[in-house]
Amino acid sequence: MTGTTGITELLLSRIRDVADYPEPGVVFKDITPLLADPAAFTALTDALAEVAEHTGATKVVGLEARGFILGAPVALRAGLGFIPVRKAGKLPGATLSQAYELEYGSAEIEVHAEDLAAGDRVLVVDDVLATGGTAEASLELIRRAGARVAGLAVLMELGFLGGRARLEPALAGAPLRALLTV
Ligand SMILES: O=P(O)(O)OC[C@H]1O[C@H](OP(=O)(O)OP(=O)(O)O)[C@H](O)[C@@H]1O
Ligand SMILES: Nc1ncnc2[nH]cnc12
Repeated sequence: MTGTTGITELLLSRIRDVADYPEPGVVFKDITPLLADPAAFTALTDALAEVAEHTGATKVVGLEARGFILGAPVALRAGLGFIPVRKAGKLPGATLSQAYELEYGSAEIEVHAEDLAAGDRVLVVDDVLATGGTAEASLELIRRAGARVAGLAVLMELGFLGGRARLEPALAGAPLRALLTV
């Protein structure tokens, strides 16, 4: 079994910094080495599934695209349904939409309105929390769908961008768990 220090070091060692991507001044946190290592990916999935269990979540929302890669196995491991929040124009049914800005641009995300309902407690899973724009938009979508936010769980928080403080009102007391903070 991997201890807390062990998993922190393992995960950190599998995330690659790419300078000036996708634009000058941004240090991109590339998780592809982590995904390619089954031991690290399993440890990450287990840790996030434990968060899902602690929050009492009934559903897991993953944020396109990297949040899908992490969120789907977490949902299965926790025995919960997985709900995709997609970039605009990709879901075929009736959707709720929310525009937002992130560290390097702006976008719009959507969820199928029928996928969330009153009584659902939703854990949002993503890889990186940067400015918090993406996560904030997803929390807004969950509330507009009538569901409750159980929490937000990310692999890595970029603390210097202030996402945690920005998300306080939207989280409304629900926990924000980051496995790593830089
Ligand atoms: O906290 P923020 O400033 O909003 O940034 C964080 C978001 O940015 C990245 O997604 P991106 O939109 O680049 O999409 P991708 O997963 O498809 O690469 C990342 O996966 C988070 O979802
Ligand atoms: N610096 C960063 N690295 C990876 N994903 C991000 N999403 C927003 N900022 C990011």
